[in-house]
Amino acid sequence: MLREHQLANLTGNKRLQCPQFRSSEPRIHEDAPIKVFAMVKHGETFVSETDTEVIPKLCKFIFQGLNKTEGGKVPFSKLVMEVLKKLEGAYALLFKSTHYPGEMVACKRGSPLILGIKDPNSLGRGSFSHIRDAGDKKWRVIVLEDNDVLHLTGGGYGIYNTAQQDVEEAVPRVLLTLQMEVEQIMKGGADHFMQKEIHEQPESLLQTMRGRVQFQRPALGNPYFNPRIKLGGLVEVTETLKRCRRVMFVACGTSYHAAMAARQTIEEMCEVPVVLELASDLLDRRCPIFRDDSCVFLSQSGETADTLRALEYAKAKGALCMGITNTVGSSISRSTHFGVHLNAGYEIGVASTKAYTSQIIVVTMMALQLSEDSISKREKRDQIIDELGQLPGKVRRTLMLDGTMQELAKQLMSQHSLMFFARGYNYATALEAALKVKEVSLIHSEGILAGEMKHGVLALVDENLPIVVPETVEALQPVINIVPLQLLAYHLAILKGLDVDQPRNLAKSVTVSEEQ
Ligand SMILES: O=P(O)(O)OC[C@H]1O[C@](O)(CO)[C@@H](O)[C@@H]1O
Repeated sequence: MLREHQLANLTGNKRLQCPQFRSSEPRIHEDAPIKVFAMVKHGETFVSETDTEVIPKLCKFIFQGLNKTEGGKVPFSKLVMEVLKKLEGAYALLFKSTHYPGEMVACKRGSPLILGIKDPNSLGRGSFSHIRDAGDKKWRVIVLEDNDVLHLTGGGYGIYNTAQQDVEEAVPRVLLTLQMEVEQIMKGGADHFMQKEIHEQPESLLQTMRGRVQFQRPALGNPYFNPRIKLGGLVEVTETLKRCRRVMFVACGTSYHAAMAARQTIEEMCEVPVVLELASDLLDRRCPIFRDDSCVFLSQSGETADTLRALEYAKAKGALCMGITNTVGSSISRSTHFGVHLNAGYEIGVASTKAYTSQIIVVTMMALQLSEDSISKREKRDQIIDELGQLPGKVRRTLMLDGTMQELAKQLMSQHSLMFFARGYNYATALEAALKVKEVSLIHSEGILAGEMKHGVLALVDENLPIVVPETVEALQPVINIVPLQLLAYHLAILKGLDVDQPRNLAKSVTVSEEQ
């Protein structure tokens, strides 16, 4: 498995091109209202309010027109290419038609689309001869690039790209092997993915650190310098990162909280200014970014639309862009200049749990690696690294609070509102706990910076308001403190009979964003 990435090189192909500030939904070009009008005039009726419905209608319209001018049935892929000329915005689309039995066409721009191949030897048409096999396992995928049009027919496939000069010439795409085992995507003994993933954290944290942390302190007087932390993806950019004007973390939701939880460690260990940006807000403000900024894009999925768009924005401003994702081959890992994978294993529950704790650990390791040659930070660095070795065991012991949190959930389940107070490193814990409760148990909850309590929030506090206060200590406390609160959110949802793995109105990968 690829641990660190310079994913622009991973595929050997050009980087994903993401035009800035495009809309998230497919839109029809300026001249389209005439076409829509024409379609309505020709008897088409629209039954939904989504602009996506225009696409099949447009397809039919163009199909009839082309067949007339070409005097026969136009190939399915050519038809789709004509439709795509009329679309703008981000999309991933699959086309099926009774006019083309046994065929399917897929295309994408901006949104992710992956072709899964069960047995590559059973296929082989068009571009297949160009595909390089990346391994000898059975789970294989091709990550489609922007403007790709995939045509599946007769048990084979061809990939074309509408941005190419010759759109009829197949384009080469790399066949990647996914390190995915069937048991990894099953629930195992757990009732829900969220439950499984919370309980997996001792192991996922270990996987995140595996091969990257030297847990033993080097012997005193050891003349050889052995770094105790090594994130391969950072090695070549360490000096640039140390000299940057500021480190800017960009993320959404839980990933944003992970950056917040580890921010103080970067500030303390590296003495570099750190700013946190919610991706959507950064874009709304057209936040100033400079060439000597280092921007770190955190995303479990690596596909969150706002984070991706913020990445393209930062790249256009000339900043050095790093990705931290849990998904090898994701859009963010392929589009960043360098990065680190979480290696936390597949996270399927929509509410992120194990990816959160692994994200905190990766950013903490980044701080430790960047401060490697600082003598004044050595003692503190060694203490944190020693503590990293203890962490999986401590999280395992914390998970034994499961029953206690279930009891607490019974007491809290009929509340209308919960507040989580914390400060310092654990402010992120309070925000993340409140987000988990909101996401899965649909109870209003807020994370409050304890230092701000007297400046307004206290007005809401009376003897009936439940308040949860996690213990505060040092750099790795957020990893331990969030665990019982994840359990609390889980049990609240279960007691209320809610779907924890697919909460209302949420998706695991938010690949669309609000219109600007
Ligand atoms: O870390 P990612 O994949 O960018 O996702 C960001 C947020 O989107 C969600 O997946 C859904 O809102 C949250 O669980 C997560 O906090």
